[in-house]
Amino acid sequence: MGDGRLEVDAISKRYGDVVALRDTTFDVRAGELFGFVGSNGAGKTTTMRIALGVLAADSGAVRWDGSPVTLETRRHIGYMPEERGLYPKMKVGEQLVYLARLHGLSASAAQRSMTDWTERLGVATRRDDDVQNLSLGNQQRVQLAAALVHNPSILVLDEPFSGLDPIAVEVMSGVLLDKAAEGIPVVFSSHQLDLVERLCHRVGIIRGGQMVAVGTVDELSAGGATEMVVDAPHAPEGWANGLAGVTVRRREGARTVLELGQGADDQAVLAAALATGPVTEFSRRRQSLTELYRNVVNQEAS
Ligand SMILES: Nc1ncnc2c1ncn2[C@@H]1O[C@H](COP(=O)(O)OP(=O)(O)OP(=O)(O)O)[C@@H](O)[C@H]1O
Repeated sequence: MGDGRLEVDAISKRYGDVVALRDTTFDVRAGELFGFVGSNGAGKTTTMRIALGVLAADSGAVRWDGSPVTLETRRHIGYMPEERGLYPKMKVGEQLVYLARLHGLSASAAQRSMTDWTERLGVATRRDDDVQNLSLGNQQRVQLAAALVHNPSILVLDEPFSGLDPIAVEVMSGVLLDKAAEGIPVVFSSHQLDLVERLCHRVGIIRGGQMVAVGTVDELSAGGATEMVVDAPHAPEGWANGLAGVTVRRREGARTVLELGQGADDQAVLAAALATGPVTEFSRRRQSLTELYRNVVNQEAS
């Protein structure tokens, strides 16, 4: 209670015969950047809409700071919808000031916040342009400004990185990390798993409307297979064959990537590598989020 967390507690949602969400549960802690990943149609947008309160769940609850999300709480949420929601024929600056005022900022505070965010997000020179005349990437920067302009206490962003150029990705990443560092919960969905892995404190993987994994990438990869990378430049093909519990996964140039199963002895692997000559690298490799994700999706297929 009173810890600033956003809690999604066992929410379920059907659209007619389609079960979009089944008992989906996770929380986003204050000060945390949480990445929400899953296949197309897995239920990310539905979850975010319910968290925001624009869509009602059939069952379950969404709480912020220990209390149910209400109309009043919604004023404190910065939301970036997937379908985007700007008025195409309104000027960027006017629109942001209008949105900030809608969320309760005074005229001068709204003006100041609009000025700050358009500068920070690199669209200050476009303040007097109609939104429809901006490139898609710049429209997205303005959309982020719209989510931030009222100093939200929670950020919920649906695919904020899609279609952004590399510089805009860096700007967006910096802003999200800063907002989390200020102590608010920040959740965003994305299909860019390397970016999610790099940025997020924790991730949630949703599959078929159910949250199937939640945690840090380290935690999620803990139960998986251990991979070892060995760089032994003079080692002949097949040098690791026959080592107990060891499977050769692939060669990457002079490196060999091994999977160590139950009972495998990493020191025996090192000794075998040294027997071929010098060893310039011998390291464990954690599973990446992309590999974890692939495993989860493959489980679905099988
Ligand atoms: N308004 C709607 N009416 C009927 N079915 C819907 C509606 N909105 C979503 N669905 C269905 O609910 C499921 C979850 O959709 P949702 O948009 O939440 O997925 P998503 O994870 O955001 O997908 P994507 O990565 O493609 O954006 C899908 O099967 C989708 O077809």
